[in-house]
Amino acid sequence: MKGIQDYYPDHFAQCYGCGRLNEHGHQIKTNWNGAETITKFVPKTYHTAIPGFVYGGLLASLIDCHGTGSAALALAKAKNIVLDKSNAPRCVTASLQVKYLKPTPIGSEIEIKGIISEITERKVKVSCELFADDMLCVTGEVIAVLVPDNFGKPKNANLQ
Ligand SMILES: CCCCCCCCCCCC(=O)SCCNC(=O)CCNC(=O)[C@H](O)C(C)(C)COP(=O)(O)OP(=O)(O)OC[C@H]1O[C@@H](n2cnc3c(N)ncnc32)[C@H](O)[C@@H]1OP(=O)(O)O
Repeated sequence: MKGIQDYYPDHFAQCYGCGRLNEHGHQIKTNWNGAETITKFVPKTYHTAIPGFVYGGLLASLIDCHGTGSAALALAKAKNIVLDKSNAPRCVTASLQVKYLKPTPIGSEIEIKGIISEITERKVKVSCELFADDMLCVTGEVIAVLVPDNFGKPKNANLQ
């Protein structure tokens, strides 16, 4: 299934967490699910923290990219952008806060919900809840900021 990440232009599609062009990355897909957003991911055994449980850094990474993806979806909706080809708003993480409530069991599908708690012209706050085996294991808050198309490109890129 496609997600907002499939509408990022190629030079924003290399992200380790969500870039569709990063063959080594997680390639998560973020979509609307009613008024909330959703993504799903199945950790591999090499994502282990201690046997039977998922490494927390991976969970933070999934929340990070689900947060920025949710922010892009919310900004597209607010600005009446019909997603088509490479026209998704591009957001980067300004802040990421994660709380590990319970160890996250490995071996089943993880589901992350996103709730848009604040949205302005450039900034979106997303509250995330991560479930495994229907158990709330991790919560997170992402502050994502809209960036221009040339974000991260060298200033003299056009001269080369
Ligand atoms: C890498 C390419 C990937 C591109 C690929 C995209 C795919 C997804 C990316 C995945 C997620 C990542 O890993 S992204 C990589 C990790 N993140 C980064 O490297 C970002 C580094 N930081 C920056 O470049 C900058 O600090 C920005 C763009 C985030 C913000 O700078 P700015 O553009 O000058 O904006 P600024 O005016 O300061 O802030 C805008 C609004 O956000 C608020 N704000 C800013 N920082 C914070 C903060 N830490 N905590 C709370 N709030 C904050 C401000 O108060 C303001 O709110 P108000 O006054 O308007 O209310």
